[in-house]
Amino acid sequence: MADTIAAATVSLFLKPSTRHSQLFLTLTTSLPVLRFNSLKNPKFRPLVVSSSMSIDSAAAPQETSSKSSSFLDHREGSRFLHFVKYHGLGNDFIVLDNRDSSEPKIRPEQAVKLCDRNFGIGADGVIFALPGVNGTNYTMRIFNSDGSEPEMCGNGVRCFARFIAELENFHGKRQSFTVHTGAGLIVPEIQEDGQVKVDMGEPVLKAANVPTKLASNKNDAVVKSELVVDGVTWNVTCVSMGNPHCVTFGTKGGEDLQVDALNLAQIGPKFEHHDVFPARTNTEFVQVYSPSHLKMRVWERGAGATLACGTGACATVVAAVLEGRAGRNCTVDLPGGPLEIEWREEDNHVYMTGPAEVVFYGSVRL
Ligand SMILES: N[C@@H](CCC[C@H](N)C(=O)O)C(=O)O
Repeated sequence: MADTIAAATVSLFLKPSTRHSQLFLTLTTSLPVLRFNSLKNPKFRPLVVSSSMSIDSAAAPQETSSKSSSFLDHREGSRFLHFVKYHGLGNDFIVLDNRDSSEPKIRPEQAVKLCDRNFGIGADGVIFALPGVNGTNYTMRIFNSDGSEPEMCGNGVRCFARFIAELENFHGKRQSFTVHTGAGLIVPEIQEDGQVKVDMGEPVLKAANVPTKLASNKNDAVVKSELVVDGVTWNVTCVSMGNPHCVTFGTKGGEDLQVDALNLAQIGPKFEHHDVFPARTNTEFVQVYSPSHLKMRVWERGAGATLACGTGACATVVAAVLEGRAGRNCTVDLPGGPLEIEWREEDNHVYMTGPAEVVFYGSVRL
């Protein structure tokens, strides 16, 4: 497989809700204007009704010389990677059907290129739906947009669940299955309204397992501890939801955080790469509206500022409970929209409920 992304010839962009409408897609630069029709069964085989031009030669595979072969034939060649782009509250992913192999179809450096918002498809990460292990139905793996591999992704697992439901024809049915992840067993359940409720398992609070080098101060946990970042002392609580999170409600002795005023791009990387986080960290900056309503902005490890972070929202509620700022059931507002989070006392599991939507179906030549 060549290392470069030769052509991001995204083919057809239909949400299920617009399945029966006609769409017109204009691709800029040298790519043609294509007219597409409805897609009854949008399983990665887009239907091209008419194409006013042929695809430019640089983007087309070798076998395009035959006049009778169509754009679609080229797309179905083995060198094309079919994907579905999903988002969970604007946290967006290229999702790949990898059920035929336990090795990801693409390498981390290819994921970096596909995630590029100017030269690729554009996404916060690439998600692979692989065969299950240890009795689970499926395995989910993910590469961040920088090519690193996190253990877990909350918005991603909701997208994963909708993707599996589409692949396996679960449409309209309430459906739950088991997913093996780097964070252990995760159980998403598709609700009748299309939202996905996920049993995210137990939060990990033991400092060494988050991991953080900050000293524990409440049992084994790091709660409202001081952390100096760029000369400013912040109060932080460290939580792992399989992946590491540093949650802050503000600086020591400072006013309550006004999260909209933060320069995330400036401060975020300083938390992410701080010495006390040997595996780097995701960081959540949180404002408390009420004990059941929080507002959060996130700087993600390996992806930067994103519109939402599911594991981050879970970690935020756990931290808010540990710091005595909120109850166990909260709405967490993120830039991309709200998530409902419950840290259930009975089983110590965190439950996350939120949407996951198809953005478009496409193919790309690797
Ligand atoms: N956006 C995700 C988290 C993705 C992984 C994260 N960047 C990490 O490296 O841990 C979510 O919704 O949880």
